[in-house]
Amino acid sequence: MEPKIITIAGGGSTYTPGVVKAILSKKDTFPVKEIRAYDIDAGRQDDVAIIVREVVKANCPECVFTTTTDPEVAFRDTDFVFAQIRVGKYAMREQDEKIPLRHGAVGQETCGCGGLAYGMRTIFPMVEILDMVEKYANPNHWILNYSNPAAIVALALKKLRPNARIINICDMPVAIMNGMADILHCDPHDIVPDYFGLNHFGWFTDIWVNGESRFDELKKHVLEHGYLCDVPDEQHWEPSWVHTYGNAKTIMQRFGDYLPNTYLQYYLLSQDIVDESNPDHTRANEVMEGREKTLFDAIARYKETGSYDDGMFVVGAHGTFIVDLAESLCRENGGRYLLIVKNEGAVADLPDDAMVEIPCYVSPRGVEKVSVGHIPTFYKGMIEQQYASEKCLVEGAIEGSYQKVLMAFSLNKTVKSSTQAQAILDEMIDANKGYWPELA
Ligand SMILES: NC(=O)c1ccc[n+]([C@@H]2O[C@H](COP(=O)([O-])OP(=O)(O)OC[C@H]3O[C@@H](n4cnc5c(N)ncnc54)[C@H](O)[C@@H]3O)[C@@H](O)[C@H]2O)c1
Ligand SMILES: O=P(O)(O)OC[C@H]1O[C@H](O[C@H]2[C@H](O)[C@@H](O)[C@@H](O)O[C@@H]2CO)[C@H](O)[C@@H](O)[C@@H]1O
Ligand SMILES: [Mn+2]
Repeated sequence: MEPKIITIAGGGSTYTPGVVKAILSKKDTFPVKEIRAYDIDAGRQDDVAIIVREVVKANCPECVFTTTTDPEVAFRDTDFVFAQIRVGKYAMREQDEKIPLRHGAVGQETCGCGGLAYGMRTIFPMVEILDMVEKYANPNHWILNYSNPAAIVALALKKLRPNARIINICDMPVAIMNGMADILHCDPHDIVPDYFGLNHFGWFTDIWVNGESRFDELKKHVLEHGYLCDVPDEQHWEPSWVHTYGNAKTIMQRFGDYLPNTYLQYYLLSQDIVDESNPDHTRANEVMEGREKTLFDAIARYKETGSYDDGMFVVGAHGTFIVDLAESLCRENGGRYLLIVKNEGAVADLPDDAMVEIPCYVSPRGVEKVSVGHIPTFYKGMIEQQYASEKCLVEGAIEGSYQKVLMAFSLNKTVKSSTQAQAILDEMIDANKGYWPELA
């Protein structure tokens, strides 16, 4: 295979060292000659690059690594763009989480009003990136997008740039499947899922291992323990993740047909989530005090001592998944993945233009969807409500319509009434000055 050029958009992300390590650890089957980091915050990116350079030196010194804030330098002739931007960074994530909570609604990065607010910030910066990539990159490039809220970003980009060579992805199902492999004592690569939904809003309908359904065993485990299991998990040991993994048990006890994505807790257990949340200290604070601090403390230590500790970041499902997918786009029989794609009949009961998360086969020809067929009324109803909320938001952002955005907030299952929706929206508009399109 021709060695590739990969550009990481959001080079200053806390995930960049792990993603770079994941890229280079596949160098024998997926050779990469150059990695470029692109960010609008040069200071943050340059700091993270200190660690990235050590990762490159340790894993593939012949690979060229550069940082830039210039889109032409970043995207010129690139083969892959791995996008992981966080518009407004953790300061704005904190607002997304805390403002709804102050009004008694779920406060979360990608779900409920917080996710809608984050979507309003991210749509147009992502359009800019798509346009710059289209202008400069190898015409056969692929953009693999992690930037959240992936459901809203995917919907908006499909509407605004329908021909863009972008695949929107999420690592949550992969992380859940890694946990399933621990529960079943099998290799994660042998897990084959059946799944449908929107991003952060879906269900596993079967799990196959070497041609055999292991779904009943898994359902029994989740009914007793949620997704918790006694094999240590390097990524989900923090109390909030343990709680989230445990909540799958309650959801299964009530709706036992399918195994839920962990994010369904925000819609099906909304009031419990609100009651258990601390509006003064949310997940954004945990991440700033945890993943971000650990990385930036390591950077500060490196500046003082010149030595670096590989344990200060994680590769995990996040790094592995995006690189596996990129490699699959370059190989026949690349693999089967859960991806966020335009429905177009794959889930029979949902609109053609919904961006659904379903199994897909990936190869140099791109993405081929698996047909899911009909889905039961309860799941269809939930998805339709969430899709309507996200669609109103996208239309509101594009049209600059206050009313459409208010409809999006009011339709969301995490919100009790349009009075609550309006109070949250008005505070969000103030907090997001300079980030959101103007609404009238
Ligand atoms: N889809 C998934 O399953 C998944 C999983 C993990 C993380 N994520 C997403 O990845 C992103 C990064 O997360 P993080 O916690 O590392 O955030 P982070 O704040 O550490 O890094 C994000 C970087 O993006 C940069 N950025 C912001 N706007 C930009 C723009 N217009 N162009 C280029 N760079 C820009 C910021 O300056 C920052 O350096 C977030 O959107 C997060 O939600 C998604
Ligand atoms: O609260 P965070 O920032 O730690 O994580 C939010 C993301 O959670 C899911 O992804 C990963 C996460 O990136 C990783 O650090 C780890 O904790 O495992 C999670 C599940 O694999 C989610 O898919 C993302 O969309 C969120 O941004
Ligand atoms: Mn995700």
